[in-house]
Amino acid sequence: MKLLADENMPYVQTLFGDWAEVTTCAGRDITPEQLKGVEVLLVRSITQVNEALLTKADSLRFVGTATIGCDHIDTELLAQRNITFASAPGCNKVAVGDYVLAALLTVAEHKGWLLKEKTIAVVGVGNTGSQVAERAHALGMEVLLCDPFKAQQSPTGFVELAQALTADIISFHVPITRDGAHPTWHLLDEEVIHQLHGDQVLINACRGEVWDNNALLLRQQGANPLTLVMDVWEHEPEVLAPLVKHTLLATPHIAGYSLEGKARGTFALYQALKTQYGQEVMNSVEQLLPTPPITHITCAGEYDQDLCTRLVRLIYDIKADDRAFRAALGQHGFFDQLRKQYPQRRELGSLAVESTQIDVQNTLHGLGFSAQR
Ligand SMILES: NC(=O)C1=CN([C@@H]2O[C@H](COP(=O)(O)OP(=O)(O)OC[C@H]3O[C@@H](n4cnc5c(N)ncnc54)[C@H](O)[C@@H]3O)[C@@H](O)[C@H]2O)C=CC1
Ligand SMILES: O=C(O)C(=O)[C@H](O)COP(=O)(O)O
Repeated sequence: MKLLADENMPYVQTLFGDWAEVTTCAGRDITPEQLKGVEVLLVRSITQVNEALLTKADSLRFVGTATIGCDHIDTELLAQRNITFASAPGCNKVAVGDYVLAALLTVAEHKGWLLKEKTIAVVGVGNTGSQVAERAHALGMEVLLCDPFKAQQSPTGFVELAQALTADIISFHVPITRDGAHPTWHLLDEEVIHQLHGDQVLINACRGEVWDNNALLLRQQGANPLTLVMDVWEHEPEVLAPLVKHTLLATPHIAGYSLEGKARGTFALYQALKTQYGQEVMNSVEQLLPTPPITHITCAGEYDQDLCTRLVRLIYDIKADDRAFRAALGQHGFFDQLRKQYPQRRELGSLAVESTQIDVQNTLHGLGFSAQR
């Protein structure tokens, strides 16, 4: 069986190599010719799987994306052609939670904020947004949840977008949609951007097109710029370069790039595909992962935001990602290059943190660290 996979998908050889003829290539460069005779196509978010790509894909039986977002896949077309489709919901939600936590702590350091005195609005309360909300609660923040679809099912506990937009920090975790009752394309449009006040912080770790980047640049060039954390950009891999110097943190769509998150993505497709072919599956992704560089730490003393910042940076230094982005900005192909060469990043849960004080221990677990190893 011929299997073609994105080269940035870890563990493909390990999981599929014994029963498929595996070829890998750059996800943005896959051509219709390459799909001739291919039965299984495994992609990440940068491959547009559409009519144009599938013109010569006569043998294709299975398409999988090792990502949460599916906006790059024409799922109707796959259904029409009887091609099984699988994605990896939630695979990198913990990594996105880690990313936003690291961003919050860096924003707080920059602004001299105590996060427990601040309000955060989470827009989109699914897999990734819930991770962010949990961590924000653990930090002692007031958390506003905005999700009109979830609010329909359970009307209490959610706020309207207008109220969410009053929070000190607003973090976006929605899929990109252009239709329906609550489309997210340019959810943050020129009008909304101009209503915000200069002390507010915006975080985008979902899809670039949720924010109107040109309108945002205009706002940032004015008198009261916002504090911006941008992992995703309109028209990736292009970036509106002048906007970068108006961001506090800028990264190349790597919020979900923990080793665990990527491995879970490939593993979800392995399970779906093996099940389709009636084969036995390994049931845990853990056995694929190497031992993390630091596995255990004991904390003395009280909990404070500074302790939290130091512990998070031990595992994930978001400022290093930001520095690499700014250093490479403008070089040809820099965005994809940074993603391809992304260093191995572990999740906070790979570190067991112990404290003799139960409240410290509980807070750190709420932030995503493990208890015992
Ligand atoms: N930067 C990165 O590396 C990553 C980005 N993503 C992106 O983040 C998106 C969200 O991921 P998940 O949380 O796992 O998806 P999910 O499907 O679990 O949750 C999305 C939530 O957004 C809500 N929603 C939809 N439209 C909304 C609107 N107009 N206003 C408020 N809420 C709305 C939905 O009801 C749902 O609860 C993905 O679709 C993907 O595009 C996901 C993983 C990593
Ligand atoms: O899971 C998603 O959705 C994402 O946005 C991915 O984490 C992005 O990774 P790539 O698919 O672009 O490598």
